[in-house]
Amino acid sequence: MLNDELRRILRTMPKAELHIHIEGSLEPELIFELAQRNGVSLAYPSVEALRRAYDFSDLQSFLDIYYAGASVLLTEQDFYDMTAAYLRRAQADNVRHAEIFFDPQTHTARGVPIGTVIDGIWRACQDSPVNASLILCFLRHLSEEEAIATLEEAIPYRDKFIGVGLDSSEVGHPPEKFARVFERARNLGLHLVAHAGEEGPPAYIESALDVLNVERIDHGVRCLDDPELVQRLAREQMALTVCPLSNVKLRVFDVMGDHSLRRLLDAGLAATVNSDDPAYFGGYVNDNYEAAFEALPLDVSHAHQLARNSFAAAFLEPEQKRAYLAEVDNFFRQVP
Ligand SMILES: Nc1ncnc2[nH]cnc12
Ligand SMILES: [Zn+2]
Repeated sequence: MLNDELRRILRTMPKAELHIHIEGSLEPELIFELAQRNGVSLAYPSVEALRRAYDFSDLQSFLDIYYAGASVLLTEQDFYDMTAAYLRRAQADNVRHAEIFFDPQTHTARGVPIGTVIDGIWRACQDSPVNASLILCFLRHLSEEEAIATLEEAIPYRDKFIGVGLDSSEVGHPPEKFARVFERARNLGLHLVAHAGEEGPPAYIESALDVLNVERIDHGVRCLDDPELVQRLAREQMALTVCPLSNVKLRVFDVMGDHSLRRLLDAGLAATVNSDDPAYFGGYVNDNYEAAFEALPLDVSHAHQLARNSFAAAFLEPEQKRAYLAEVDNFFRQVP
């Protein structure tokens, strides 16, 4: 339950964001600006009309409009501007470290070279005071062969991203479909994550762990349907990158009061709070914390735990991680 003091704590505590699709940070105003800059026509007459279309019934209804929005991105400067805008918002929310997903196949399919995508996003990260790393995601509605080709195309830019992920339409595209490309990424020394258990069943979480060897589960909220899996996730301290506003907007939960975040924490799971696609789901990471704490029985001890979890689950060097965790603990020592 959120009072003014807890709201201030949530806003100002240092935090990491580990589940943000950079294309999902593209605000309608920037979509229109880039469409005009690039001579791309849009299916909506105005910013307001586009925003009104952000009324989703499930993941697929969102993805259709999200891919349409990304169609305005053509030049390296476009990718730079989008990323710089996200990082400014993240900084305002006291995000100290961000691990940013990008979907190269959404752009290469339109003839945009993968180097244009990676260089634009990466350059904006270099120019930001927020510490930021990139995770290349494969679109799971496409084939594994296409994912492999994308990874090979990205190899010249290997030093500009730290890992690979798996996103897009989940049901019907189980992790097993991508076993070989994840094995290849592992051999390249890349970190591995995957969306699992957002709309898909707990079995997808298990196969993301056992077949893909992922180090974090993106979403994972449906794990609660399987008590044995919950015990395993707790035992292994497998991080879940939970996105509360996304889950309500995409009707994984009817209302925020039904969200499982408190139950995940009570079960000892390493849950974190993230924004997913902030331009589409009604808010950036602090809005996610505030909405969850408003609707659920969460207090300052949960805020401390979630801030710790965000850095503990990050792909940081041990020394850097210890420094961020010390910063979090120091922040909470000063809380009355
Ligand atoms: N929440 C989400 N689930 C799957 N794919 C996505 N791509 C962008 N946001 C996503
Ligand atoms: Zn996501």
